[in-house]
Amino acid sequence: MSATTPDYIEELKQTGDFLTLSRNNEWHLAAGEFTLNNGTVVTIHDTGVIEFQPATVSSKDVVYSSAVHGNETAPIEICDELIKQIIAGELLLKQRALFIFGNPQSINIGLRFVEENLNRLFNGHHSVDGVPMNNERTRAAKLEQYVSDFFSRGEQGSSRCHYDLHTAIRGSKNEKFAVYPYLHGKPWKKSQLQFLLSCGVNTVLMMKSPATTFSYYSSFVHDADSFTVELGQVKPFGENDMSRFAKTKQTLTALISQDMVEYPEFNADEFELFTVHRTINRTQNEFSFPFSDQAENFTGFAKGELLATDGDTPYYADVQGEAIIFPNANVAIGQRALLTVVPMAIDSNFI
Ligand SMILES: O=C(O)CCC(=O)N[C@@H](CCC(=O)O)C(=O)O
Ligand SMILES: [Zn+2]
Repeated sequence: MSATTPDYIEELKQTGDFLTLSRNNEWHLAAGEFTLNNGTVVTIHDTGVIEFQPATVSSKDVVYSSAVHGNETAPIEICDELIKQIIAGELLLKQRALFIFGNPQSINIGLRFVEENLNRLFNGHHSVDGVPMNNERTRAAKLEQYVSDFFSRGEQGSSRCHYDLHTAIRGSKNEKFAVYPYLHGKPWKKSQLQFLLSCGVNTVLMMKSPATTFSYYSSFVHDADSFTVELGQVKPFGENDMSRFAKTKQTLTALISQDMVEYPEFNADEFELFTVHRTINRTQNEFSFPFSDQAENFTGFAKGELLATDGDTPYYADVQGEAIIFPNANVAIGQRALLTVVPMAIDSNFI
C-alpha cells in the first residue's frame, strides 16, 4: 500500500459510501486504510474490495461478494447497507470481513457483464494461453488474489466462509436458493444448511463437478464454506422489495458481528435439496428452448419432454420431474446454457 493517504479517505469516513466510490472508479482505486473509533481497521484494497479487521481476535474470516453480475442489485444493496453501518460505527464487528463488489463497471451499465461473464473466469480460467486478457479477466485474477491474501492473514485455525450473492435472471418456484460447489467427495455440512436456512434459503443444489465460479474457487482453493446464493429475481436498483431479504441481511449481520451464532436444531424436513442431473452447454449458434422466458427455475418436465435444442441436437428429459435451472440461450458458445436437477435426500454424506 502507498504511504500517502488517498484523497477519497476523508469522504469515505463521512459517508461510508464505498459503493459509489467503487462505481466512480470502475476498474482501479488506489489502496488506502483508516481506523474507526471502535478500533476496526478499514482497508481498501482496490475498487469494490474493502476489508474490516476488528480490534478483537476473530474466529472467522468471512467474504461477502456481490455484483459479480452488475445487474443483480438486491445483494449489492444489502452489502452497501452493511458497509455503511460498519463505517458509521453502528455495527461493531467481531469477525474479519471482506466485502467485494465484483464488477463496478457492469453495475454502471446495468448489465450482467461488460465483455465477458466474470463468473466463468475464476479458478485460473482468467488466464488461458492464446486468449487475450480483458478487464474482466484481469479483475478475476485480482479478486482471486485479494481473497487469497485475506484468508492467508486470518488467525490460525479460524474458519473460512464465502457467500457470493446473486439474483436469478428468471423467476424461481423456490425464490431463494444456493449452489453448493462440488466438494470432491468431502461431506456437505448441515451447519452450513442451517446458516442458509436462517438466511431464508431452504433450497440447495449440490454440484457434481468443478466450475469456473467464484464460490467454487474459494471452496476448492481455500477450503472455505462457500456458496453462490440466489436471492430472488434480477431487478433494477430501487425496485427490489428489500423486506424479502430481511432474514438474509439479519443473518449476514449476525455472522460478522457476533462471537458465535446459534442456529435451531437441524431438521431435514425444512430443506429442499437437489442434485445436478446434467449440464447442457450451448455449442452451436442455433440454440433454443421450447419454453417461454416466463418458465421459472425449478419447473419440472415429464420424462421424454423436449428441454433444449442445440443445433441439430435435441435434449429430452430423461427422468420424470427433471427440473430446469438457469436456462439462458444467450450465453457464449461453449458455456452452460442450462442445468437440470432432481430431488435428493439428506444421507450419510452430510455431517
Ligand atoms: O439466472 C441465471 O441464469 C443466472 C444467475 C447467476 O448468475 N447464477 C450464477 C450461478 C453460479 C453457480 O453455478 O454457482 C452464475 O450463473 O454464474
Ligand atoms: Zn449472478
